Amino acid sequence: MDILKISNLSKIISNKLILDDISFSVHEGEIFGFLGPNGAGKTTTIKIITGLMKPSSGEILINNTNIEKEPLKAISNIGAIIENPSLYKYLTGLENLKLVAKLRHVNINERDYVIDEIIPAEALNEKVSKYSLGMKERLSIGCALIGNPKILILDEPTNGLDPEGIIHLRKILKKLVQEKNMTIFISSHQLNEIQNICSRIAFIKKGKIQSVECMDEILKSGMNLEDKYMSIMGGELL
Ligand SMILES: Nc1ncnc2c1ncn2[C@@H]1O[C@H](COP(=O)(O)OP(=O)(O)OP(=O)(O)O)[C@@H](O)[C@H]1O
Repeated sequence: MDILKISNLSKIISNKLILDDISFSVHEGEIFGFLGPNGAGKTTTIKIITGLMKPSSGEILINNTNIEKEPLKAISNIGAIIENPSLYKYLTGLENLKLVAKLRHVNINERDYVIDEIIPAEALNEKVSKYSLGMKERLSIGCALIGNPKILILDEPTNGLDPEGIIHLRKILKKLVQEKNMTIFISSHQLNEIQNICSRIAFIKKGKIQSVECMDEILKSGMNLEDKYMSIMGGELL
């Protein structure tokens, strides 16, 4: 089933065509990569999918709900972290989670975050100002998951993370997919990260989708993601 369906999406900002007739679908329960160089249009696409920006034309269906016709219903399926995680530094991790839960009118069970290894128990009661970048990312994921969204959208989640942070993030994301049938949409310009975690990948360049590929098929053809990227993007570096 397509949990996210983007059809003929275009966006013009200040007379400039930023997204040019984009179409692709994300299947339920997959980790989908969105790969492209700086300025390709990844964040703009994500802002439109999450309702932060309106499209100039095109249609977006989230869990079969049209985002323009029923925005609240459509967006309730999404948990997202866009650009930098926005957290209250002088509150604890748990206080941040509780605040988001209150805003979304849901109850949370703080143990769930510990059990799912998203946030260690000892960090829950520590102030966010003391958190490492990796721990802030984990808390942001915890906040994004409040209300049990069907899709988790992450914009460049590994930016600035150390290797330990990257490994832990990868483990959490795989667990969410395997155990909770979550769908994850992850934008990145880090080939390794995408190759290690994603089952399908859309390649975007200058606001246009160049291709959507299965990671298995790429590997079966004897290529790695870097080879495929160079062949699709015409050697444009990330
Ligand atoms: N509000 C805006 N006004 C003018 N131009 C914009 C605006 N937002 C984005 N752009 C332009 O749209 C293009 C796509 O930007 P976008 O941030 O979506 O790319 P990206 O693929 O996410 O890049 P990065 O990896 O650097 O974040 C860029 O050329 C950017 O300068």
